[in-house]
Parts: sequence; C-alpha cells; structure tokens
Amino acid sequence: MDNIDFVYKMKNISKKYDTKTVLQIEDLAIREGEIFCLVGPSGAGKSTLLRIMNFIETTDTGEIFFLGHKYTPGQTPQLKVTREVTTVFQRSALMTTSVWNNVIYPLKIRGRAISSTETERIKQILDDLGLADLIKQRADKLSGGEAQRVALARAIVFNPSVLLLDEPTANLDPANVDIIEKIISKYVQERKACIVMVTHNIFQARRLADRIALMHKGKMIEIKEKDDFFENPEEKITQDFLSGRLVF
Ligand SMILES: Nc1ncnc2c1ncn2[C@@H]1O[C@H](COP(=O)(O)OP(=O)(O)OP(=O)(O)O)[C@@H](O)[C@H]1O
Repeated sequence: MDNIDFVYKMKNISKKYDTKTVLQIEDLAIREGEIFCLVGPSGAGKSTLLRIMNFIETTDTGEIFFLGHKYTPGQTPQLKVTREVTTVFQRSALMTTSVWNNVIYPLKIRGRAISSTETERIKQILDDLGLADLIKQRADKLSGGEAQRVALARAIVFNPSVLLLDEPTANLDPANVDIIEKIISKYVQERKACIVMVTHNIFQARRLADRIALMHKGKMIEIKEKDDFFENPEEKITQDFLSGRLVF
C-alpha cells in the first residue's frame, strides 16, 4: 500500500470530449485530512475533475492512485472502494420520502444495521445540520437550504474517506452557508477525511481550505497553502483571478 498519506495521486491525466481536451493535469496529490478547494473560471474543468475523482468518469490517459491502489484509463475500483467516496452536488436529488429515510438510505444499501448507537449518531448529524425537527418531513417539500443540508447529512452518514463537494452552498443564504461550512470543518476534524470542494466563492475557500488550486482551461495553474495562495500568488493568471480580471 504505497502512497497511503495521499488519498489521491494523479499522474499525467487527461480527458477529452470529442476532440476537445478539457483536462490535462501532470501531477496532483490530495492528502489525508485536508480540505482542498478548487477554484477557477467557468469551464475550467473543475466538475470534470470531481467526476473523475468519484470514478463516475474515467480518464483518457495517465494513472490515478486512490487509497494506495493504481487505476489506469478504463479501470474503475471495486464497489467497496468507490463507496469510500461520494459527491454532494449544487442541487442533489432527494427521494420523495421522509428526511430520515433519505439520510439512512446509504446505510441500507450497504446492508448496515441501524443500531441504537447508530441512530444516536445520525440524530447528532441531523441536529448539527439544524434538521432535527424535519426528520419526518417529506424531502421533496423542503426549501433549497434544507434540502442541501439533507444531501450533506446523507453523504456523511456512512463516513466516507473522501467527500467531494461541487459548489455545495451556491445560491444559499448566509445562515445555511454557515451551518454547512461548520459541518464540513467538523467532519474533516473528526473523521480525518479529505474534502475536495469546488467553489466560486473565494471567501469561502479562504474560510475553509487548507490548500487551494486554481484551474484554468483544464490545467492546474497554481496550488498553494491557503494563506500563500492569497498573499503570494506567483502566476499571472492567479493574480488576475484574485483581482477579478480573469473572466474565463
Ligand atoms: N459531457 C460533456 N460533453 C462535452 N463537453 C463537456 C461535458 N462535460 C463538460 N464538458 C466541457 O468540459 C469543459 C469543462 O467543464 P466543467 O463542467 O468541468 O467546468 P467547470 O470548471 O466545472 O465549470 P463551471 O464552474 O461553469 O461549473 C467545458 O468546456 C465543458 O463545456
């Protein structure tokens, strides 16, 4: 089991749609226990990279080491490995049943019995997310912010090693953003999981990230520890991005 301090290591990965290369990354490693924020203009390839990290899509070239095992194009890990990673999207689809049933669904499909300790743990997650009073409510009748908090609860309830977040707080009000950011930080601290988060909000990246990466036109332009990213950007593209001059 090489590379165990790294959850992902990617070498020379690329992805094309038709003839257009949308992703070309030479070297990227994501560490255990970090919040890694991906920023960059629209179309940079951020969501494509998350789909590859979730094994929803495969690369055309290169190698991905995930939890110490190597995958080449076309190879996907076994179900028990892919279940170590999950994505929360900007608008996650919920089932037309109660909040509780939605949240326990990942445990049910994994065949996990819900013991009384497990029930207490799930209730704590729901409580942290301000959902305790909505347990019996139908998930399709929730507000956008409530629905997004349920989607996050459903993702963390089965303790994944990796949580991928694709603009999880876009279009939410500050109170919902605050609740979601707090649980993201708590999850990383308690579980020592890693989180890769796409955000268009650089203030959010500044609040949450350990490291930040700027993507542009499918490439990694600059990856730095959070403070360094903001205070000492080396690349002109990063400087333009941070000053709002880089549009796409
Ligand atoms: N299924 C697809 N088929 C063809 N092209 C695609 C597909 N998915 C993404 N693309 C293209 O790949 C490029 C990268 O898209 P991606 O969604 O990864 O960017 P992004 O950085 O997440 O953008 P945004 O911030 O707007 O969500 C874009 O040019 C997009 O049009």
